[in-house]
Parts: sequence; structure tokens; C-alpha cells
Amino acid sequence: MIEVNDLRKAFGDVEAVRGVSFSVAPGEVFGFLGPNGAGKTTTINMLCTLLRPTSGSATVAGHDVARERDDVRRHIGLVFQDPTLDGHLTAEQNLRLHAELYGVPSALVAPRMEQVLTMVGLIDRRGGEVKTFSGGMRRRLEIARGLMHSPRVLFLDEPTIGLDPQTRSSIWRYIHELREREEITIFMTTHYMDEAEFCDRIAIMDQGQIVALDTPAALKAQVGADRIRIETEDDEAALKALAEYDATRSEGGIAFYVPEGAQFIPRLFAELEVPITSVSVSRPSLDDVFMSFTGKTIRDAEAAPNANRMIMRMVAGR
Ligand SMILES: Nc1ncnc2c1ncn2[C@@H]1O[C@H](COP(=O)(O)OP(=O)(O)OP(=O)(O)O)[C@@H](O)[C@H]1O
Repeated sequence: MIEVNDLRKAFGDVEAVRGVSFSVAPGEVFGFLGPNGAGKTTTINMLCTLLRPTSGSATVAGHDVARERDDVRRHIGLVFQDPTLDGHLTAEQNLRLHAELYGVPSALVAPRMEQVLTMVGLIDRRGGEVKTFSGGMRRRLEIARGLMHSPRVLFLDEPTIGLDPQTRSSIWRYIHELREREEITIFMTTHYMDEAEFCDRIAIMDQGQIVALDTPAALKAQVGADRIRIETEDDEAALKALAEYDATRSEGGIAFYVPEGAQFIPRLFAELEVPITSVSVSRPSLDDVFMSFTGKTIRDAEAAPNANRMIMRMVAGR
């Protein structure tokens, strides 16, 4: 549904996107994960035909984003970071306006409106002026509007940014319901690690390039080991017994890494002669994945100005 080949975008000296290639299958929820400034919005804008690529090529629903812009636009729905609803119009009027702009046949407008407003839980507020809606309601209405013309691909740029955790999870519920009900491909950007987990596949982007691309599970498996932390009645003896795992002292206990934590625990209890008073296993998170591919946490990547990033890379030997 989306094919991208060595796509690049430079703004003067700033190389925002530095040669990305990937493809997205029909029906997939595909996520672009990366810190602020990684180049996610620039990539999405090129795929939506809002920005012309400097070089490289991309097709969306079979149409070239540079040469067949109108065809691409007809097949996509957009939900952007910045709201674009008209606050003085009602929910219904906003959707109707969008349907007219997209040339939705008039007989289809009312049933489609009912369908999308029901999907995002706003059918009872259809007559309310948008300026009276909460941030979460507006975002849901934006999603409904993006779906009015039955696009084949829905692009969502940070769909949950600035929303509280409860509203974020309800937005995700709608996105998943949407995928079950409609034949639609979803391409989204996020810099929330926990949200990336909801995607079928994730491309991790850093400084204009894709540094990793796979399912969340496979990415985590690449990072490998589970972390085990135990507290015992005799840490000194336990450290000796666990020397082969390079166990170290950690936060008043002992920590070490094994490939399959859950399977290791029963053996640990059976074989370690020192009594264990507490145990925890943590699976690698997408934070660990980001760290292993970029050498920094996603928060550091956002906070660090470029000079600091270079120093961090030098320190990391990269
Ligand atoms: N119109 C523009 N002119 C100049 N530089 C730009 C322009 N748009 C983006 N950039 C630069 O390109 C780089 C990538 O920006 P982009 O907005 O694509 O990142 P992002 O990953 O989407 O971040 P965010 O999540 O903050 O939107 C940044 O260095 C940004 O300053």
C-alpha cells in the first residue's frame, strides 16, 4: 500500500530525511517512532504530497507522490498534530464540509457520517459546536473526518500528543476498531514508546534515517536478554554462585541478564543454594530497543542539542 525508495528531503543545509526505504502492506498499522526532530513529520508530509521530496520516490495506494498527487490525495485521510477543525461549526457540519471537498456522493454522506461518528463515540454530540469540545473529543472528530471519504490509507501524525493517558488509550481503541471494521492501512508517527507497541511494525527513526524496522516483539528480541533482579539472604554468596552470568550489585540486590527470564526463574530457585527473598524479571522495552540502536534514550535524544549529541556519539565511539 505504501512503497518508499531512498526518499530524501533537505531544507537548505538541514537534511531532515536522509534516504529512507520501506514498504507497508495493506491493512497494516505501521508506526514511525523517533524523538522530536528525527524527520517523522517530514516523511509523512512527503507521503501525503504536502512536501516534494528532494530525491527518491514513493507510492501510496499505487500512485506516485510526486507525479500523481491528486490520485494520492483522493486515497488518503489525514490527521495532523495541529487541529484544523472549524470551532464555529458543529461536528456534523465539519464532516459535511470535508465530504463536499472530497466529492463524496451526497447519498453516501449521511450514512457515512453516522458510521464514523458512532465509531469515535461522538454520535450524541453531532449537533454540538466544536469549540465546546474537549481536546480528546476534537482529536476523535479529526479522526472521524479523516475517514469520511473512505480513504485506503489513514495518516496520523502524533494522534495522541498532548492528550491525557485515558484519552490516549481510547484513541487507540478507536484505531484498532477501525482496522477491524474497514479495509484500511494506518501509518502513524509517535514518540511515545508505549504507543509504538500497538503497531504491527515499527520503523525507528533517528536523525533522518531508519535505524531499525520490525515488529515490536522482534525488535525487543534483537535486544535480547531479560533482566533479573533478586534479593537474597546472602548477596555475597549469591554473587559468587551467579558469576557465570556476570551478576552485579544493583539497588540493594543483585542483577543479571538471561535470554529467557521466565524459564530461568524456576531453575534459579531450585539451584541457588542461598535463600531468595525477592525476584523480578523485566523484559526489554522499546526504550531499550531505541537505546541499543541509537546509543541514547529517546528522552535524551530530544533534550540534547546537536553539539551534545555529537559528544555523546563520540563518547559512545560512534
Ligand atoms: N520547513 C522546514 N524548514 C527547515 N527545516 C525544517 C522544516 N521542517 C522540518 N525541518 C527540520 O527538519 C528536521 C526534522 O523535522 P521533523 O518535523 O520532520 O521531525 P519530527 O521527527 O517529525 O519531529 P516532531 O515530532 O517534533 O514533529 C528538524 O531538524 C527540523 O528542524
